[in-house]
Amino acid sequence: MVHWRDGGEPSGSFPPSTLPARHPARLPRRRRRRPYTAGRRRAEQESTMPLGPARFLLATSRSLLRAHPGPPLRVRPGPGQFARVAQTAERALRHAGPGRCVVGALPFDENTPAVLAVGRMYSTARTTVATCGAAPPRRAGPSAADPAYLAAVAEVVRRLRAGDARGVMLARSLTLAGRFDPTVTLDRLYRNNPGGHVFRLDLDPRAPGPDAHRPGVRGPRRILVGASPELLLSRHGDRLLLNPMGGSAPRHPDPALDRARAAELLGSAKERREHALLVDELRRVLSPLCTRLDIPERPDVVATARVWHLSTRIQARLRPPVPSALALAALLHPTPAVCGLPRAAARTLIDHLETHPRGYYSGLVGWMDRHGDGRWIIALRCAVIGRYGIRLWAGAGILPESDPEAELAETSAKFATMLDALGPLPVEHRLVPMPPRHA
Ligand SMILES: C=C(O[C@H]1C=CC=C(C(=O)O)[C@@H]1O)C(=O)O
Repeated sequence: MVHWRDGGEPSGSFPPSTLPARHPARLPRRRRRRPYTAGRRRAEQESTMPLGPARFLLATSRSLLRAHPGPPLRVRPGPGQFARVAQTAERALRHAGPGRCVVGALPFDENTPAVLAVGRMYSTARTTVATCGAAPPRRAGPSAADPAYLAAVAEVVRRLRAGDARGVMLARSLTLAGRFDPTVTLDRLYRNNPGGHVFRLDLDPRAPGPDAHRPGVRGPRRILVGASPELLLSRHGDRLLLNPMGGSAPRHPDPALDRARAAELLGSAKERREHALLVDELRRVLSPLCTRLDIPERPDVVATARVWHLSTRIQARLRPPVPSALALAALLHPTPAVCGLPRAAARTLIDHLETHPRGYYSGLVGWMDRHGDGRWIIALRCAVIGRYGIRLWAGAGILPESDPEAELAETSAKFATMLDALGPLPVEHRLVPMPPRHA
């Protein structure tokens, strides 16, 4: 079955004839000069930016969560970090007042420190969203050839055929030099991806911010922004929801060809196998923890603005004692969608063949409250905005039958989510693969 991702209701405007006689929209406009102050400029800017600046933000078409994180929670990086994060968060929340949550990001790799803090969270229901399901824009994705990525995929394929692992998610990265405004970027991400989980997290919690209206100059130094299609998990009491995605195809600007790509994806034995590896692994880990586990037999195909994905909605009832959202995330992360199978073998290949550290890309972004409820998104289609540039990541699940050129095209389509949000790139922006870290 083909689904468009849910977009909610488009915002409505009423024709003046339907308004009451004394409605402000009917009254003659009084001309009054107001001084153009910095406050007014900021208010105008914010009214055209649905999200606005915040140190932590997670938005979908239906809800917007912002938090003002307090001092960072320190957790020792290294093996076992994710389990320690869950314990530390649970302990911190035991003494926290109502409305407080732990918010932040877990990295892909346990040797990179998690960025977490207890903060007061503000939640708003949202109804204003663009319609969803239009054909993707015609702008091309990055055309930069990436011979290093092609060679790495070919090597993974060789290793998989030799039986070293069953599947590996291999990522590539791009850097762009220049100054980028995180608030504007986030706003575009939100407008372009009404079905996505749009997020922002300041990775340097002590830096001045947010934004200071001079992006990259006085604002925080490193800001993670993205629009991920993939929900790792959402826990509410003993109810659990997961939405794993694996198996993808770039969208096409021509509607007929675009639909054909979706159908082809759904019918592809290779993509279905990639998806099954992911879902079977989640079933294996979750089964002992659940009294009920509903996993549809077949995946759906869902659309983001740039990519088609195979997607499964998993619903479960957790067995008491119910683990907290972060304890569950620590068990499941990294899933085969971002690492591979078996996990340890895939990690070895990733460490060996990826030319750049992933940092928080393919990690988790989310929150947990003092009841252990929470929502953790996989940090995909994302970038880190720094003072003088931006770094983007995208990856693809590799199987023994993978074609390197097709995987490269898939990652280019995934990059386009972020590149579209950066707007037209001036010529001085260099689009370059990152320098090798093993050089
Ligand atoms: C690794 C990424 O996507 C994952 C999520 C959905 C589908 C994927 C795939 O088909 O390979 C990836 O596993 C990425 O966006 O960088």
